[in-house]
Amino acid sequence: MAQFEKLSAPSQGTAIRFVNGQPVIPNEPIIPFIRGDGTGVDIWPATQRVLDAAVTKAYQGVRRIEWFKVYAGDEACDLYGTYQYLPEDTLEAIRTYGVAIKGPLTTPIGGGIRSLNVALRQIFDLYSCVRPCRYYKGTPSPHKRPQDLDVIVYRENTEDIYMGVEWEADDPVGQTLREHLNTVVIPANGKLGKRQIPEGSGIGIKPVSKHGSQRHIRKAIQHALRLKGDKRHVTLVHKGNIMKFTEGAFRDWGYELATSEFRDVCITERESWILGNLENDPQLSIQANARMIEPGYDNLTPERKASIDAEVHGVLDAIGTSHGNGQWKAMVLVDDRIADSIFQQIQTRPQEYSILATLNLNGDYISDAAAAMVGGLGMAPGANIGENAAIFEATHGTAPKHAGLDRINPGSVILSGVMMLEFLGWQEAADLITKGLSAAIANQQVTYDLARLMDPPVEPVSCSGFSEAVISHF
Ligand SMILES: NC(=O)C1=CN([C@@H]2O[C@H](COP(=O)(O)OP(=O)(O)OC[C@H]3O[C@@H](n4cnc5c(N)ncnc54)[C@H](OP(=O)(O)O)[C@@H]3O)[C@@H](O)[C@H]2O)C=CC1
Ligand SMILES: O=C(O)CCC(=O)C(=O)O
Ligand SMILES: [Mg+2]
Repeated sequence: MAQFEKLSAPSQGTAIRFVNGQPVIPNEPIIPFIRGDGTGVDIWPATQRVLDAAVTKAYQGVRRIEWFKVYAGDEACDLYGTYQYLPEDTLEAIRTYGVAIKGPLTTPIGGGIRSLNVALRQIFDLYSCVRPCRYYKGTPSPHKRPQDLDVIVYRENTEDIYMGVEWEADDPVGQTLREHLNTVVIPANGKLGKRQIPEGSGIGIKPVSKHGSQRHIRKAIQHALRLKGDKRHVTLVHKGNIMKFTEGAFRDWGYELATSEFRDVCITERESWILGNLENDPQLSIQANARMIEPGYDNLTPERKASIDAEVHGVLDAIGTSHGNGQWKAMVLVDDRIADSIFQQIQTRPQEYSILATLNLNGDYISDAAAAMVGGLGMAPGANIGENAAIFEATHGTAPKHAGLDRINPGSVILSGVMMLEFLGWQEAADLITKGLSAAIANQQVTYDLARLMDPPVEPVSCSGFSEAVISHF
């Protein structure tokens, strides 16, 4: 039986294989691409032109991408029939070729199909969504010092409320579930008092697993280990004060991982305070150190004081020799911040942050917010990475009002292509594009979104014009 129902794979090129989570890259990899809905019609051709030009210039024909057009969203329904938004051919192509790139896909609000973007992440278990937000000189920004922001949002990509386990308010199964919760589960808890889920409530489930959290945070720490200086820093972002057993557990599992599997190369924020205090004053007593790391120490109960003292003692015992005397300063710092607070912290103290490891929903919000600080959604690339596949895509959506007008900024998908080239190890081609894109922006050859923010505003270039400008600066 033929492998594909309606597609023909390129006759040349080879599949990328994954061995122990690492891609093995041939010189002519076959890479499936999804054009995308809405502005995908503008962005994708502009991106493909830039990627091909960079690879040709960098490798003079020795390396080449064999593109394989596959279908999802509206385009798929046109070819495969009504409601065939994500055909098996597309899944089979990504399964076979391992690395893919895509434009945005539409998701209706409320009813209708569930997100195809999220479905792809779940089907291929692409558990980490990596979204770097950095500043390109000359980009207009609402922020006074956008150059201070250089963060990578590491968003857990398969769990949380994005699993889609939810029921409409009038769904009979949802109503039965609500009744069961109200009459059996909530009363059995003991701590929930007379709380009841109101009639007419929709219900959504937020699963967050230890395995899912730790495999994702592991990737974030491994990434931090590849960075230098202050950027060796992972912040666990959570709303654990409110959602204790999901968001709070994410934080706890993150610290557990950092202080077990990565013990030799990680230091937590509290540990760094304890060791730093002692380095500043080698005569410091355990209790004086405890007082310095715990605000309000003197007002604590004796039991609580004893537990903070024990924490200081434990840290000095366990890692005083291996991490003390300033050795911890070269290690990956792991701290945590409550999600609402991190939204203001990345604006007020952006230089203090590097990798933000988040759950799915928080990462979705933070990646758009951080992108806004460095020029907006036109400058926001991303990658969805798992053990056996990777799909590269921008942070933004289909921006339907701009579709087909050749005006939207293709920067985010172009930069997602840069991430893909880096993933392939094709750094020379990636660097050419970064150089070309930086020069185009510095030269004020920008699309409408950036042009209107410049002071004074400049005449915008088109979407295709921007890609030509990028190539002209290689
Ligand atoms: N991964 C994916 O495929 C994603 C898909 N979506 C889907 O996309 C659809 C539209 O979502 P919506 O909420 O409008 O969000 P979008 O991200 O599509 O667009 C919102 C606004 O952001 C700006 N913007 C987006 N992309 C760019 C770009 N490339 N260059 C410059 N500006 C840009 C535009 O602002 P302005 O008009 O002010 O210039 C645009 O109107 C929905 O169906 C949603 O579910 C959403 C996010 C991700
Ligand atoms: O899939 C969608 O429609 C939205 C997804 C999204 O906002 C994101 O991945 O950032
Ligand atoms: Mg989003």
